[in-house]
Amino acid sequence: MADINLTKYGITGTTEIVHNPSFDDLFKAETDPSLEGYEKGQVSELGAVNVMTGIYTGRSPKDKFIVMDENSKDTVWWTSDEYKNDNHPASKETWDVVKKIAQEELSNKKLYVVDAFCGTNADTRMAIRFIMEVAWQAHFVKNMFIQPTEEELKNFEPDFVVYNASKAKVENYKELGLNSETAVVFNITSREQVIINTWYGGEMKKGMFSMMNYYLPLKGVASMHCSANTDMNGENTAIFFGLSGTGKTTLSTDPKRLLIGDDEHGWDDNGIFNFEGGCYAKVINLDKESEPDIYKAIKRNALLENVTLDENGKIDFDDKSVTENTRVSYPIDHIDNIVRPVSAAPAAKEVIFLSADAFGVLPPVSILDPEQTQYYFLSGFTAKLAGTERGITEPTPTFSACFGQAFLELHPTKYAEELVKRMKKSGAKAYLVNTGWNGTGKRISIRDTRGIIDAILSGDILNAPTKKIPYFNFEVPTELPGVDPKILDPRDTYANVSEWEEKAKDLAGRFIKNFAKYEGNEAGKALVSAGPQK
Ligand SMILES: Nc1ncnc2c1ncn2[C@@H]1O[C@H](COP(=O)(O)OP(=O)(O)O)[C@@H](O)[C@H]1O
Ligand SMILES: C=C(OP(=O)(O)O)C(=O)O
Ligand SMILES: [Mn+2]
Repeated sequence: MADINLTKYGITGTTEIVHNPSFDDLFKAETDPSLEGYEKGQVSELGAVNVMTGIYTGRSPKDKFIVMDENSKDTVWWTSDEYKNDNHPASKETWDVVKKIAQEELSNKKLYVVDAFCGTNADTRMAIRFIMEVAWQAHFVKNMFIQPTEEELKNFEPDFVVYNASKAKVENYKELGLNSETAVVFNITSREQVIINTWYGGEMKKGMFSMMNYYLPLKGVASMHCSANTDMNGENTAIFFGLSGTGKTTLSTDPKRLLIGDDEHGWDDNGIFNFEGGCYAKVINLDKESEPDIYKAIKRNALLENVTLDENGKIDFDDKSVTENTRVSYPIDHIDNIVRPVSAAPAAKEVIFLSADAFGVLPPVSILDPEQTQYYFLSGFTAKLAGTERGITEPTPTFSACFGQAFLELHPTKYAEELVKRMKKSGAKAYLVNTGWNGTGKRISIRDTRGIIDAILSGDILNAPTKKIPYFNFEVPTELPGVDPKILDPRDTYANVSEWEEKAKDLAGRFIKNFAKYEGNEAGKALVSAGPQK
């Protein structure tokens, strides 16, 4: 491998560079008995190493900043009083300071450098160089991003650089206009990200997703927070949008289908393509029977995060004492049924919006018309589940535009436009699937949800008898093969229909209130009638 010189990144005195290490090198490095603190990994009974990430066991959206400069000023969807989001502006001066903190942290050390791609296709992918001092962080990005071939590594020219200085802190954050000692800062112009004082692996993967969400729609390519799979012939592609914990990974990992990817995809003229080379599954309460493929993927080279192990490496997947956001990352080829050689397939025919409704109002599946599709995509109603974001400790209802507001760098309507354009062209149909709660007070079972997904993908749902649900005007099937018919109308899951009515009216009101922010133009106003009516 060509030698690299890190002085051009302002990193000096480097004692050793471990450049693009193998999985075996990483295994040795992260289990080195001399390691201390959060650098230290422990081998589990399944062969995968587990690491702990310290205080930050989820993303920290309040600490996310983007440099506001000539280039980003008028393109980025900045947070505002009218519409708060996670794109907080940082000045160029602040950028210089945080970058210097990272450079100093990373100087005079042994470092890991991993070169990888984000995006399957040569015309839209980003070549990223990750620089870090912690071995397991190198392992994480090797799992999650697309590994270049030997040939591609020889000529690798990064177009984005990530400085992970998780051990550093921003002491003078107040005077810099930052939120805390922790900072995740992007510079869209110089194409760099700096990470300070958080060890959560997800900041690196979701950070690069945010950047794809900036660059791709500007090139006319849809950039989507969704999982994707296709049938065994690679013809009938489906995408599953959803905020964290709503089931993208669980439901796209389907032994009857080929997995394209579990979280981040683009949609261009050739179809659906993955941004990533691996998956990042939640493992809280992981059950071998309902999620067999994910369970099987947890083996050597997979990396567990914040999972409880005893001294012999025995895993307790039910333990939430560290966080509910326990995770495993693994290279996509840990799943048997995947699209090969690259994670791509033709345009989607089914578009599924996964919403984990904590109120228990939404039907487990609704067939959406084109206007409802746009309305519910922009609304992005779901619950934030415990753990993925700092400060969220129980399911919290939220409207997360495009089912991924935390990662949108442009205005939500831009993503809706791109999606609608692509769906029209492929003739795709959309469905809203509630993977959350109903009147029983329990979460809808994975078994029932899988039955619903099967009926969508086989087309059976379009032949099922249907009825309309009041307030929302949702068309829902009254029977589907393999699904408990008593759950299909959410009203039947309540002891008393009036309980549902009351909650439904309340939720309809929340939708109406939330949508007001899109009513500033004709296109937005025209969608209001597709939404709930009180
Ligand atoms: N009906 C359901 N559908 C999907 N997942 C469910 C359901 N009920 C419970 N779960 C659990 O919810 C979590 C979904 O997480 P995951 O698939 O990783 O979501 P995402 O990929 O969207 O972040 C898993 O822990 C899964 O076991
Ligand atoms: C990794 C994350 O989400 P997801 O569960 O959607 O993969 C995240 O939001 O940090
Ligand atoms: Mn996921």
